[in-house]
Amino acid sequence: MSRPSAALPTLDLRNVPGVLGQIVTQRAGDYAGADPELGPARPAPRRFETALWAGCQDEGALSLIAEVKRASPSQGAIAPLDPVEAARAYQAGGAAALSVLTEPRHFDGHLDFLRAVVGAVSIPALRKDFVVHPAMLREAAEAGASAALLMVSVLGEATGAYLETAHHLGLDALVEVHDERELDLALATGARMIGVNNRDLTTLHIDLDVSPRLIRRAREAGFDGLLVAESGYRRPEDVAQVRGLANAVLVGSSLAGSGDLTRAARDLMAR
Ligand SMILES: O=C(O)c1ccccc1NCC(=O)[C@H](O)[C@H](O)COP(=O)(O)O
Repeated sequence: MSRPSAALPTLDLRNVPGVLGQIVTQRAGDYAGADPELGPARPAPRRFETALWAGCQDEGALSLIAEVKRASPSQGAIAPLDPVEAARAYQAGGAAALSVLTEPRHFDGHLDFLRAVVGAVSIPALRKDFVVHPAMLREAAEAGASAALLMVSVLGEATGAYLETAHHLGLDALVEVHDERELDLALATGARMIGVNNRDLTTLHIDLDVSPRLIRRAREAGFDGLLVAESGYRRPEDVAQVRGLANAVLVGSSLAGSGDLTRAARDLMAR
């Protein structure tokens, strides 16, 4: 069944503060004239979600989502990674899934990186971008992504509608939160995967206590889906803080800037 995306609420991005506000305003401009039509429903193989569950079945085990990240607002240039080489190296290092940044201005990403990576490795990939238009989800599906990131700090009350859209397109969705209010909103959408970002995307400050706190709250609320701890993981001791709590960790900068992605992925996840 074709689903007209006209049903999606218009986003009001004027209240999104700081660097994040700047990024999403630019992204909204990039997609202002894009075709919002979604086309027919696509099958949902749920490869991303399945791969993450498979990697965390043993006591204390965590799946790794390794990020292809060449630059960021907090680090500037990280490394001039070849996306395909990076993806292969992460797969060899035991990553269960990949996150591929496709935002061009601040992260030096590109949609072509996602296409190339999907064709080169067998593990599933997530489109990591600042989704503010349904065409971004359609593009992700067409590029072969298995999942997309949806940020509650950006989509607010429209998160549930974007989640439905992602599922219509056959994509899994990682619904990202950073505080209690956003978590409660994410829980109300029926999300199957929730990511807790330790990085405050307004100030760029990282606090590794955020993920354990919100993950506990999600479990106490009865959430039985997949929980991902995101950002700021540099050492095995950092990762240890979410063992037995989270199902997966999403790691970018420390791996991407390491010079040996396979080894860095293995070392970080060692216990
Ligand atoms: O990474 C940034 O500086 C950043 C700034 C503004 C918005 C988003 C940003 N990062 C997105 C992410 O959430 C991270 O790429 C991801 O969680 C990995 O984080 P890290 O391991 O700390 O690179």
